[in-house]
Amino acid sequence: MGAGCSSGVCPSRKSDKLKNSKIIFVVGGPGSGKGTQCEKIVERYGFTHLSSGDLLRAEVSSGSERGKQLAAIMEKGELVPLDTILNMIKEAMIAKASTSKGFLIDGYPREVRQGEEFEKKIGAPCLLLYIDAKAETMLMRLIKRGETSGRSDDTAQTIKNRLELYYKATEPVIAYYQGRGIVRKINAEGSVDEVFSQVANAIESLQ
Ligand SMILES: Nc1ncnc2c1ncn2[C@@H]1O[C@H](COP(=O)(O)OP(=O)(O)OP(=O)(O)O)[C@@H](O)[C@H]1O
Ligand SMILES: Nc1nc2c(ncn2[C@@H]2O[C@H](COP(=O)(O)O)[C@@H](O)[C@H]2O)c(=O)[nH]1
Ligand SMILES: [Mg+2]
Repeated sequence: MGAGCSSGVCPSRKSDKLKNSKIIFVVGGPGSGKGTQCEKIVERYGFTHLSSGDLLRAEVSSGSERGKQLAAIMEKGELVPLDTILNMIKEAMIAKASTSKGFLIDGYPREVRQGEEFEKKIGAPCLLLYIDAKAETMLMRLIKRGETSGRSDDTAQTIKNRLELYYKATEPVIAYYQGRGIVRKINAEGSVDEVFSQVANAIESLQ
């Protein structure tokens, strides 16, 4: 175990446990349907679904001091510190590595440097599913979800902040990976099943 790796997960070094893992990034705006599609992918293909947002919400729910700091950032729709979310994802991947058929990384990266750091410390994705929906569709879906989700970021103002951040910071991620030819753009305007049919085609093109 290297210096400063008290938790057994060394943030700065690639883990041998992850070196052969199949990694799929699932990227799209807030409310585009990333989580919904990931659940259907898990059901059909058995991959391991890791949502960066869900990992962060679990930390918030734990009541930890770090969770309190994260909550303040998330309810404004801002991005949390890169190392925080990257280490959380890495730890979660290592914990599942021995039994996983592959990882769906849902909602990460949100900016190009996050992708670069992920590849330095974990590995490269083989596919990026770009879940593409119109802003008004995402807004409508999140307002509706907010009626029951209890999520502090499903409010009109925070949704607006998240959409602005998505177009500013996350859309460049798509262009970055398009250069590698691993992006499959999914039209997320239709029904859940219509969207999933495109997702399934993209995944089966890997096999
Ligand atoms: N194709 C679809 N048609 C209609 N509603 C959808 C569709 N996909 C997802 N939804 C609904 O839209 C809301 C947002 O979906 P989901 O939580 O999957 O989005 P997300 O991209 O993970 O959002 P976030 O980034 O905020 O976590 C949910 O209430 C979900 O039921
Ligand atoms: N800096 C980053 N912040 C992230 C990332 N993924 C999530 N978040 C924060 O959590 C909320 C909710 O995320 P969601 O995927 O459930 O919508 C988001 O608004 C950010 O505050 C990430 O990869 N990097
Ligand atoms: Mg989600």
